Amino acid sequence: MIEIRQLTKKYGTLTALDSISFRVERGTVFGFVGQNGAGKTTTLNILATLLPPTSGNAFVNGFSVVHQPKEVRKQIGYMPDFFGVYDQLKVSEYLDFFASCYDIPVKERKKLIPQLLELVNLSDKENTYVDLLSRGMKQRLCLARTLVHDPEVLILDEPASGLDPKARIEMKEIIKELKSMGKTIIISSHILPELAEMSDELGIIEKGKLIMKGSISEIQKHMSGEKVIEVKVFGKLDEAMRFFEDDSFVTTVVKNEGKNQVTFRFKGTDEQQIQLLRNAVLQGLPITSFYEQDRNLERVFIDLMKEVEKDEAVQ
Ligand SMILES: Nc1ncnc2c1ncn2[C@@H]1O[C@H](COP(=O)(O)OP(=O)(O)OP(=O)(O)O)[C@@H](O)[C@H]1O
Repeated sequence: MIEIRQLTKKYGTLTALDSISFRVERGTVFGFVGQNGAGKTTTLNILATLLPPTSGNAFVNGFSVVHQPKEVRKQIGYMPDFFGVYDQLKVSEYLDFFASCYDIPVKERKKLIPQLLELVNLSDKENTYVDLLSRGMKQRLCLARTLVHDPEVLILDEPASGLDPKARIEMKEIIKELKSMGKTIIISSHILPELAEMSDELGIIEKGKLIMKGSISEIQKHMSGEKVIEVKVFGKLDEAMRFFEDDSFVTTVVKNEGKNQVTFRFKGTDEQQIQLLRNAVLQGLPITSFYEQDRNLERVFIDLMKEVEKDEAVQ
């Protein structure tokens, strides 16, 4: 479990983190989203005990990063947003080196390393020099390195950055597997939809402030007071259009003749939505489908940033 309490970090006159607080419950994947320079790496570095906070505190499984950094380090696996240079080391030697840093006995390492390589799909690369791996492979190796001491909490800083779509999918699959192993994971990215797919909960940081936290659907709901609903009808398109236009919770009705579809915005509750569909059917409209569009998450994120900017302009 991770708990961040009123964490503030100043670099000279710049406030990189401004009293942020949040919790990540045991066994959950927490996506930490923000634009470049928002304060993600600063937060994760403090959690990883690599950087002292200016004020506030953070706890990993109850241990304070300020007062018990050694204990914290035993609990965490940290994957930084850059991969160091390791000339002249083969993949298995690289993992062996890190395992030795954690005092894992040689005999155990011999069992552990093939297991880790299998987990990150690098079994066939054990004798390859690290520098010859592709970027995606290096990222996966770096992830394997964070797991050598079997930490319960993983801190992953942009693990999918710079990867092509296939390598991103591979990374996502590994993270899913780590979650199924019961790990608590905090993972950062500046790409909201990508994180949304793997996270149970999201925290959005902007200019050092946590501006929102919640499940993906909570964030979407907060952002849009209205839903977009698409209805397909088997003929009677104009009648359908008039019917929906007459509903007081419906706005902006658009018809698409080619698709036999009517699309509109709906401001009502779930119950009112059920009633609307019931009435449409009772009216005799030949409805073949009635569904709520998924709100594009990238759009949600951009709208959220605009809201923050508007608030700042008012202040
Ligand atoms: N060592 C440092 N000295 C001075 N300023 C710093 C330092 N490290 C970070 N900053 C500043 O603090 C702010 C937050 O940076 P941080 O690296 O935490 O953001 P980030 O969200 O991780 O961004 P990115 O996605 O680009 O990695 C930025 O304005 C950055 O320029």
